[in-house]
Amino acid sequence: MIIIEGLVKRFAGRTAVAGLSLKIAKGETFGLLGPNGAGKTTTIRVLTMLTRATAGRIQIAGLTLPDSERQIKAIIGVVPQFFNLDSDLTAWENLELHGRLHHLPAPERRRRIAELLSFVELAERGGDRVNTFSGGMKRRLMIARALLHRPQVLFLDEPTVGLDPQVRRRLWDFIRRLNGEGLTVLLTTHYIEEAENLCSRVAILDQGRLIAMDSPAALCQGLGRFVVEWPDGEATNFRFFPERSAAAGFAATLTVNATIRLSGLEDVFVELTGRKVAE
Ligand SMILES: Nc1ncnc2c1ncn2[C@@H]1O[C@H](COP(=O)(O)OP(=O)(O)OP(=O)(O)O)[C@@H](O)[C@H]1O
Repeated sequence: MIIIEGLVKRFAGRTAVAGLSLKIAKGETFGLLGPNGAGKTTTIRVLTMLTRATAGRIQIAGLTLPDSERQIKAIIGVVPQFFNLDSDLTAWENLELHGRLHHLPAPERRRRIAELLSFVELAERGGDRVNTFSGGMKRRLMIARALLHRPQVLFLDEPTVGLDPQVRRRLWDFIRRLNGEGLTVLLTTHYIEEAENLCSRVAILDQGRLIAMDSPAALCQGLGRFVVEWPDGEATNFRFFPERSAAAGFAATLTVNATIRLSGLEDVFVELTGRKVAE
């Protein structure tokens, strides 16, 4: 559904994306994961035509950028990182505006708005101004807006940034439901838990480069599913093991208290870069 080959994006001497290649299949929920400045937002901005690539080839649903910009715009939905709703308008009016921009005929527009407000559990708030909404409600409305014209691909840039954990989980449920209906989803996140919960595959980016790509489980498996952690002065030492019994055997040989836990994407990132995905 999405093919990226050799994508490069430079800003006045700074390389934000340094030759990224990846393929995303129809129906996948794919995550771009990495710390601040890794190039995630820039990649999404190029794919959603908010900025032009310096080099590289991009195809979405068989259409090529930049030749088929208009056709691609018609089949993608975009939820940007920052709120860009019209706060003085009601939820319904915001969706109405978007429906008109996409030339949805009035009866279908109305039907679709009602359907989507109900999908994101805002049916009762359709007539309220957006400036009375919480962060989570605004984000849900932005998702509804992105879906109005029935896109084939949904781009979500940091969909839950700044939201509290409970609201985040609720949004994850929505995203999972969409994916269950066959939508292809590309999201960026620097929340490891988000990637582990939602994504069939992730690409880990660091300084504009792809440093690993696979399913979260396979990436963790590659390291060893179990981690033994033990204190070492100021620092924490750790070692990976494929089996719990081997991890327990090793922990028993240590003279200090050790913990055994499952490995996660954070461990993959630390192993590959020597750094953490800072929050
Ligand atoms: N418009 C711009 N002009 C100049 N430099 C930019 C611009 N946009 C991004 N960059 C730079 O490109 C690099 C990648 O930024 P990008 O926003 O894509 O990272 P990110 O992984 O999405 O991080 P974040 O989670 O902080 O948005 C950074 O070094 C950033 O400073």
